[in-house]
Amino acid sequence: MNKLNVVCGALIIDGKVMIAQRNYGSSKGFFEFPGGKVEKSETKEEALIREWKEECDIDIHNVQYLASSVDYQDGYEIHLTCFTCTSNEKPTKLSVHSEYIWTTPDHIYDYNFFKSDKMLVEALKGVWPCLTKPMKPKY
Ligand SMILES: Nc1nc2c([nH]c(=O)n2[C@H]2C[C@H](O)[C@@H](COP(=O)(O)OP(=O)(O)OP(=O)(O)O)O2)c(=O)[nH]1
Repeated sequence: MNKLNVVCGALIIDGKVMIAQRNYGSSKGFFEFPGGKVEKSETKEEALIREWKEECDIDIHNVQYLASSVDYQDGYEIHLTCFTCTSNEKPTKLSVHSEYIWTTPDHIYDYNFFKSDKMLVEALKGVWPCLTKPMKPKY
């Protein structure tokens, strides 16, 4: 079976994570973490930064590995790696998505989100308090 390396990014700003609804292809209407296929010449992090620029027209920063999963779709073995990231800007233009929503990990499956991402969403729930709560000084 053909293997595909795909990356996706959970962008976190102001205590919310962004999910986006696809506006094309066989998964049209599904919500996802934006991303796409890794090209031969690039690292996964480089691919993620490129995809966010192409699809959402923003520069992402603080790209940190979150979790990975394997799924089988349309005859492909999809190796999906998810990263958390931040940005100084929020997307305003839509190209391959019809909508962006800001939510929390507990509410991602209130939307028609990729079932294949369940483990990734669980991993995000696990680190969510560290990512969104300000650290208190010990003294
Ligand atoms: N971006 C993204 N893709 C996901 C997620 N979950 C999941 O199963 N996938 C699958 C759907 C697709 O089969 C594959 C991503 O392929 P894609 O078509 O978005 O890749 P791409 O942006 O490079 O697309 P293209 O240039 O070939 O049109 O990964 C997710 O959360 N985000």
